[in-house]
Amino acid sequence: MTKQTRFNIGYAVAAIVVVFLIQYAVATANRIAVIPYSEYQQLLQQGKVDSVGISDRTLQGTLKEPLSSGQKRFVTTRVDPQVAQELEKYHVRFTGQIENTFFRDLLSWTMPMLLFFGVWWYIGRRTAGGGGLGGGLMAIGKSKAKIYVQANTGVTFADVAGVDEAKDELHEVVDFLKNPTDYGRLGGRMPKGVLLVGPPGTGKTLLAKAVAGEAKVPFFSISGSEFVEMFVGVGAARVRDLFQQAHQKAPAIIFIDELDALGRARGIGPFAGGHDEKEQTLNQLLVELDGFDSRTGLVILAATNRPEILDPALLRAGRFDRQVLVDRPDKKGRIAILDVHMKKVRLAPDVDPEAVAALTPGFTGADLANLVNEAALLATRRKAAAVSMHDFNNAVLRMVAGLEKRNRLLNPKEREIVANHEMGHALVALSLPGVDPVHKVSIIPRGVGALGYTIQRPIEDRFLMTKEELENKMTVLLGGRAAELIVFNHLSTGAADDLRRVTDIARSMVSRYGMSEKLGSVAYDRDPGNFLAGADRPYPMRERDYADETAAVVDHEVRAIVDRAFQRAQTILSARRTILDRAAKELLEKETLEQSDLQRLIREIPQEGLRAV
Ligand SMILES: Nc1ncnc2c1ncn2[C@@H]1O[C@H](COP(=O)(O)OP(=O)(O)OP(=O)(O)O)[C@@H](O)[C@H]1O
Ligand SMILES: [Zn+2]
Repeated sequence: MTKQTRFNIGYAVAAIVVVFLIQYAVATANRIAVIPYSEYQQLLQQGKVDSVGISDRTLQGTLKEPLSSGQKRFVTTRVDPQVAQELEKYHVRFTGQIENTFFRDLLSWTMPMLLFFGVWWYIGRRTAGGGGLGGGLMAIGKSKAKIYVQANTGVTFADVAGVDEAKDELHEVVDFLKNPTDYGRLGGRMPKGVLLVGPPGTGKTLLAKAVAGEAKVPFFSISGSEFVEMFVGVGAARVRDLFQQAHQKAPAIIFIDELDALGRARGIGPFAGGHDEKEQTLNQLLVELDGFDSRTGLVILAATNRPEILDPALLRAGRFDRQVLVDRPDKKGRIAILDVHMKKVRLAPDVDPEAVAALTPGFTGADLANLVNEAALLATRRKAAAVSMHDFNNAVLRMVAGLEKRNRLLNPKEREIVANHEMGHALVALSLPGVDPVHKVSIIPRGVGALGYTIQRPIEDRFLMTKEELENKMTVLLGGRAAELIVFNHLSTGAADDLRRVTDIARSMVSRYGMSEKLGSVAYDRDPGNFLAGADRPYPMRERDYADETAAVVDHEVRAIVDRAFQRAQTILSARRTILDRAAKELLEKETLEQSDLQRLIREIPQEGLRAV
């Protein structure tokens, strides 16, 4: 049985004892002698008993003369069921008596009820924490147990480090919450829903709390997985409840963690039975999102690490239409995060945050917080006065094994390849006219599968692209692979996605845009598609309606276009080999390079025979 029921039985026993003691006290006060049955029998045999009242469990009577203790009345426990016959035998007058069974009746009624509620409460409490299956047992309708409210989170932006871009974007939300009624006056668009996107442990929850802490508003939080209920309608009720509670405390922040658990695109997922419930919950969330006036000062923050599976309805204007990227920190970011957490432990003078950051590429904020903890534990174990660099080194060794298993860390050789690959993209982009400028290069893994990334920001919206621009785009995409080939003289699997995109563009050029001389201005692929967007998308699977010989020529032309672009990328990179090496080294060191870093690198090194391109 559960601890809770044992508890209740304990209470019941105590209650019975108390009732008995009260009866005893009352009896004494009334000058009734409480005597053992044997003594009663003796008195009976001696003929001293005058009259007796019989009830289920006791015999109460009067004596012909007082006991030595002075009482004339007595009570004893009824032991013998044949009392009456016995009484008759000794010629004692007797009557049946209605015992006052009030306490006993009360107990016999309340005990099972107490037990029942005890067990119910206990189960309810246990499942409330675990979510999932039985979570709604107690929570049907009202769900206060599951909504966590903090009047003041006590977290500020100073506690969140290494995510400066995200902080900048959230400053606006803080400003808004500080003065919601005035905010819209000057035409500022009021934030309503903000989606924090990033891998686990990068500080999304912490950021949300910091927004609440900075604005000094209450923080309501709930996890998407907790909405998923067994009973239809419970999740929806919970959403309604959450918004209702938050409204009463507005301005306030509602934080929904794991939004993907709830907001998964409808019609996906193996549990067909759960659809109704999930859909209802999601619909309710959409209703609530649309239904409030942002002037009240309610802001919904949500976190997810899989934005791509979210129901598009959630991302529409007026809902979660702002996305804030919370990425894994680069080296500079890690130093800042380590500074935050190292403040909490006593450090030996030899500890250098920069050296620790250099040892921990790929670590998230949560990993780094763990690392500081682990190092402190190691120091405690060796009874040291302070945490030293030695402890940090050991802690890194312990953690890296675990993290590598989770497939998130690259080994040094892989990092070098990724650094050269990404610099290859960036450098080709910097060298070609009319290509979108490079905004940022990074070797921090992002999303699923990407080991590094190069971000190009278009200067203007484009609706048309020329043949030359498409060729340049392909050349940039092949720059990664070309760099790998030039620097390491081997190929790796890291370029698979680049190759797919290049092939798509080349195939579209040949079969849709009529850009191949051999095949002329014929649209072999008659799917009109979406003109430019299609260039980046997987080639649509459709039936071919031209001759086999034509198909062979198409394939041949595609191949020729890709080869030419690859050749070009190689030429550019070979010509700028010195910059490539220098930049890759710097990227490896800093993990991210901004536009300004890249421009400096290019300026520092004289243009080597660029005319060749
Ligand atoms: N950028 C950061 N600066 C300082 N500490 C951080 C940072 N990121 C994470 N941490 C530490 O890691 C802990 C866990 O982070 P948090 O729960 O906010 O991550 P999360 O992104 O919400 O992860 P999940 O998606 O798994 O919920 C924080 O309480 C904090 O101690
Ligand atoms: Zn690439």
